[in-house]
Amino acid sequence: MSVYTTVTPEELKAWLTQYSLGTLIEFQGIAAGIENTNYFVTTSHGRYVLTLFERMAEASLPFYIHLMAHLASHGIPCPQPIASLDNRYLNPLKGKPACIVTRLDGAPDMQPGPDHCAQVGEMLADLHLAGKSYGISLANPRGPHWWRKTARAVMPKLDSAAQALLTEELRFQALYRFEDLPRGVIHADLFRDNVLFEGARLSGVIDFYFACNDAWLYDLAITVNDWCLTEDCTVDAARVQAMLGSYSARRPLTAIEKGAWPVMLRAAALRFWLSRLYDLHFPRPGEVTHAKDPRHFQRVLENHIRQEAELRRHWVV
Ligand SMILES: Nc1ncnc2c1ncn2[C@@H]1O[C@H](COP(=O)(O)OP(=O)(O)OP(=O)(O)O)[C@@H](O)[C@H]1O
Ligand SMILES: N[C@@H](CCO)C(=O)O
Repeated sequence: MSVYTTVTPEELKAWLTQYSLGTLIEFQGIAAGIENTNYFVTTSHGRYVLTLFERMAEASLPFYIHLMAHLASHGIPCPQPIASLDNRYLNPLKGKPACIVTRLDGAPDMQPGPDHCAQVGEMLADLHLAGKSYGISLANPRGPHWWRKTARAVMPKLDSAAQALLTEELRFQALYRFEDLPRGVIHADLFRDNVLFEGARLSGVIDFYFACNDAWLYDLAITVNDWCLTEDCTVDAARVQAMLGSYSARRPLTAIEKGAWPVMLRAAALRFWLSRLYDLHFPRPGEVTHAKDPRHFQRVLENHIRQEAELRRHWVV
């Protein structure tokens, strides 16, 4: 249960007087999520999500919140932050920075088919294109420097096969320069639990708290690595082709991007293998959710290395 900070009805009512959101009808803590305290809030004006930021760097919060406002204004189905009467998105609650955003309808679909993947690909390309006019930037805090630092921390915890794989993958990735690829704002965590569907129709994209500036192709690789995998952690041709096809219909990929695709899928698998290893071996005090299994992304990486030729063949678009 990820309600680290309890808010009483009186505290919330008092906080809401800073907004023109009507009167509080009900609110309820949200169990999912590990980073922040989230509440569903219903007022006489509508349905919202209240977030109290527990441990994220305060300096990066404006990047995420203004990004959601920017993308929502461009028609991306993401939460719209609500400004207070004095025109601020962040207002402290219980001593924590807090914001309130629109609540989106729908629920994640954890068994997506090619049609879901096609909608996600199109939305991701639209997100990348809309981000071009966003005026703020944030370097990726989970980039190659972080990979190396995290690898040093987790290395002693690994068996010799995993150590060899990690060492070799870091060496391999160091041969490539992400800076050569088209870049801009990326979501950076577009897993299935961060996209909502109403029936078969994509209705929302949430959780922008890993968003940053990086290679667009890297974002696509992160997304494919979650949406388009079979039970045995290999890439499913029908789903990946649906996603790549709809993405590149909106933003055609360059020859350099197509050439970099297998490297990028490996980089995306490495990033989440490392974060899951770190969360498993170095849990943060007070953390309340179970760490996700790092071996999943180890297998994804091993398969990508073995199947480079197949990964290239998915570019029929
Ligand atoms: N704007 C929204 N509309 C609808 N549901 C939302 C919205 N924001 C958050 N949620 C719900 O709250 C849950 C937790 O939100 P979120 O994933 O942003 O939290 P977090 O603490 O940042 O979690 P994470 O551990 O995934 O980084 C989501 O799984 C979703 O069910
Ligand atoms: N999507 C991440 C977790 C939090 O962002 C993972 O599955 O490891």
